[in-house]
Amino acid sequence: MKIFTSAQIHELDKYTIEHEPIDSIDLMERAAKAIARSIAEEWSTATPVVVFAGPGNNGGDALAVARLLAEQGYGVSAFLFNITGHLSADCAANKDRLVSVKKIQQFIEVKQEFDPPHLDAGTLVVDGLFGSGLNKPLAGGFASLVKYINASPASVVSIDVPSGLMAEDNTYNVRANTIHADLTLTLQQPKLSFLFAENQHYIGRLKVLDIRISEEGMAKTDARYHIVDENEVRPLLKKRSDFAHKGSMGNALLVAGSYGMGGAAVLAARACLRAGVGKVTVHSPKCNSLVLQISVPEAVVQLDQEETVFSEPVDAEDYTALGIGPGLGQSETTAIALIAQLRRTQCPIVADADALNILANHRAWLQQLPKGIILTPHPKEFDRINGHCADSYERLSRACDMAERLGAYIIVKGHYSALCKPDGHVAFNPTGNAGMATAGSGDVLTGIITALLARGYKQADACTVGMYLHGLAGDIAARSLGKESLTAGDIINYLPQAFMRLED
Ligand SMILES: NC(=O)C1=CN([C@@H]2O[C@H](COP(=O)(O)OP(=O)(O)OC[C@H]3O[C@@H](n4cnc5c(N)ncnc54)[C@H](OP(=O)(O)O)[C@@H]3O)[C@@H](O)[C@H]2O)[C@@H](O)CC1
Ligand SMILES: Nc1ncnc2c1ncn2[C@@H]1O[C@H](COP(=O)(O)OP(=O)(O)O)[C@@H](O)[C@H]1O
Ligand SMILES: [K+]
Repeated sequence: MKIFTSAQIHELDKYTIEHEPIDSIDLMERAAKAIARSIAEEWSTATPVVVFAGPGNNGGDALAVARLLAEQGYGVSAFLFNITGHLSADCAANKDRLVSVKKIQQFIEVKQEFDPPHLDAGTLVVDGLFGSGLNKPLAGGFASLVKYINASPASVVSIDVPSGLMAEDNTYNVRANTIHADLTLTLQQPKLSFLFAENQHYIGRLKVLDIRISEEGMAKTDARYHIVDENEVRPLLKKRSDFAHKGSMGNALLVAGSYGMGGAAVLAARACLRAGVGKVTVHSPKCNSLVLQISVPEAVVQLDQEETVFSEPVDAEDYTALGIGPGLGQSETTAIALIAQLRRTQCPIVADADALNILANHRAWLQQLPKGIILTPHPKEFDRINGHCADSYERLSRACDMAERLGAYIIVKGHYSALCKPDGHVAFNPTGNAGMATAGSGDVLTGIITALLARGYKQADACTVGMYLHGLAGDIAARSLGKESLTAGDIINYLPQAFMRLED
């Protein structure tokens, strides 16, 4: 699913109005009907409803919803904030329509002074102050109103966007002046800012309402951001030929583990095998010899000359992919071996965990990374490499810049892991769950992506399929085991079911 920016949404509105064709007031009515329907599904007509409408089209939606709910028998009070004396045309039209409805309990157009209504726990607030047209942080009376609503025990439904939250960039926003919704009814598509962890408590539950924006318009519009779906992943999966043999299914090299972190190498190697690779070799310090041979008997174990750390680059000529970093440690010996390994390796590479921490400590080395390298930082690892980011939007922008500059594929991991490609596009992964917030989950992802690279998937496809499978395995695991007890090893154990679901 493409994620359009507010500016693009505005253009798509116009496209729909022109090409469907439909009057803009009727498109607004369509949105309002979908919103009123969703509200009626959850709140009975006995619920007192207080609607707050702003001066733009978000306010127009809200006034139309107020009318529709009043017509259905709800007790509705509506407040329209017209401070500047200017309403959008469709907001003004909906004001006129609302006023003509006899069933509305109270309608107040606020021009200056505002005496806020009492909001108790049984009240439903409909927040239609601002949506995708918000262009600066809320201040003054609007900020006070938002704080008043947030401090009340009322339930809050936000139309399109919780008022005060920008649809994309909130880096310089005043977060205290943002509505905390219990439910956000967003139109057509989630907004970019909804995918960021720090905005979850403003959005509450999210429902996306289809308002039938022109399919043709959306198909024609290039979106920088999109959310991956199963239909995109299925065709990317490589078929296994009947004549396959282990030599034709990829030869992966994992450089992983150090003293006390042999488990990371084990997890990456097991995940790599479960992701369908022909052969796996794990290069690890001598101390991990037994643990690897016992835990992953299918893998070839190649021991470093050192007892406790990775110290010598491996001749990677025969391998079809390299995964490097899980549990590697950050000793200076390892750092030097790592950069040597990255420089001399010709096959596709995924670098994770301590490989990234080492790069963060030697930022000049970033320029020497081979083009096409895949980096899989979690947010903290990314900030170590890049410098502190104020929020997820800034981090995403910086990751996109870095991907472009280095010609790298950067996966910033999280609930919606974001794959930033060198061409500036970003793919968000929708699978996965909070049960995966457990040590070793990232090592599993590294193993999976290494396997896919080794099998010949292009970098972008290996990342997309890898992220999707990893999260899907976690989701299937959580269904059987619950989220609390899920471990990284469980994600590996459920990879077969994830594959089978995609191959169905
Ligand atoms: N395809 C769709 O998705 C459809 C979307 N629809 C709906 O349209 C909504 C977008 O409507 P919109 O463009 O009119 O913007 P909206 O959010 O109402 O705000 C604009 C107004 O706010 C003002 N303003 C801005 N910031 C401010 C501030 N900090 N403090 C004070 N004022 C501020 C700004 O004034 P300005 O600064 O420009 O003078 C302007 O007056 C969208 O969210 C959805 O609900 C549906 O109706 C149909 C299909
Ligand atoms: N709440 C969540 N929802 C979805 N995926 C998650 C969640 N928490 C963690 N994950 C996934 O688990 C992995 C964790 O990776 P990472 O932070 O590197 O863990 P570790 O370093 O312990 O291996 C990432 O792929 C991430 O996307
Ligand atoms: K809103």
